[in-house]
Amino acid sequence: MSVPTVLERIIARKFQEVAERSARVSLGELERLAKVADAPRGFANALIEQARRKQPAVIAEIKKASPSKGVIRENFVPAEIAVSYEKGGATCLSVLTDVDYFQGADIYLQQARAAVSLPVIRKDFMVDPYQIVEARALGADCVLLIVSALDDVKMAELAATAKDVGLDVLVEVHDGDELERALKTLDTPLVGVNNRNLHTFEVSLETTLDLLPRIPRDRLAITESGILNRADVELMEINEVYSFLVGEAFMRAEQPGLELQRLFFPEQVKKTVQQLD
Ligand SMILES: O=P(O)(O)OC[C@@H](O)[C@@H](O)c1c[nH]c2ccccc12
Repeated sequence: MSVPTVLERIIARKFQEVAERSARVSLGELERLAKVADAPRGFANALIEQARRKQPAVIAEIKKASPSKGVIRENFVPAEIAVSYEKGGATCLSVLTDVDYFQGADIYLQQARAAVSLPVIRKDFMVDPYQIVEARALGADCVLLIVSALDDVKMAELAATAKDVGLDVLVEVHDGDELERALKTLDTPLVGVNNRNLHTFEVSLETTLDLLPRIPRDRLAITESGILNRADVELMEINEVYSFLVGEAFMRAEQPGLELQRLFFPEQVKKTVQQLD
């Protein structure tokens, strides 16, 4: 047996977490809560509309720490970060809810979403329909399905549950085989290409550029991870990628929303500064 990767350890822990949580709150109770939760805000539509106008459609991530980087941001107030992102021009938010590896929390999602009017994705490792219903009960508008952590049957089952409770799905791939599986198994328009390999943590923007020709035009390609500066954004835009999922670059800035504006809407930063003169 080889040494388990971080992704494998996270997934093993998720199965335990589902067992613990479902002993405390039954699936039936969660289904009741999901029905009375605030209506979904249209995560997929917001991104598609923005990208159709060839404007950057940015999913701005709220993430305190990660297994590859440790603590990324000390001053961590999710509601404040969410407001900053909304002012900076984010289209959607992503909130990490994984506790053990990302120092996230369910309540961070609720606090962030309550502070703004943007749609929010629950960023976590989904292995069981319980977590999908839980996401909607928390108020999430979308869930992430990571192909490298799921077989096709499980992937289809989780997507069907998402549809039942009114959640959009962002499917995440990292190579050609995963892309092929995602396209044949799911009909979601949102296809994320993670530039970070979740087994080795290696990051390369070439991952997106390599897979791009194989993503059909009726799906929205979203480049995820490792977008750090203007050159990275321009490289994607030249290749007609207008949708982005960005965390670390914003989280390391004192004002995350201002950094979003600097990276994606530099013209507007100049205007704001001129107005202050
Ligand atoms: O902080 P970055 O490099 O901008 O990356 C954001 C996001 O893509 C990354 O957090 C992520 C992508 N897929 C994931 C799956 C699980 C946890 C985290 C992720």
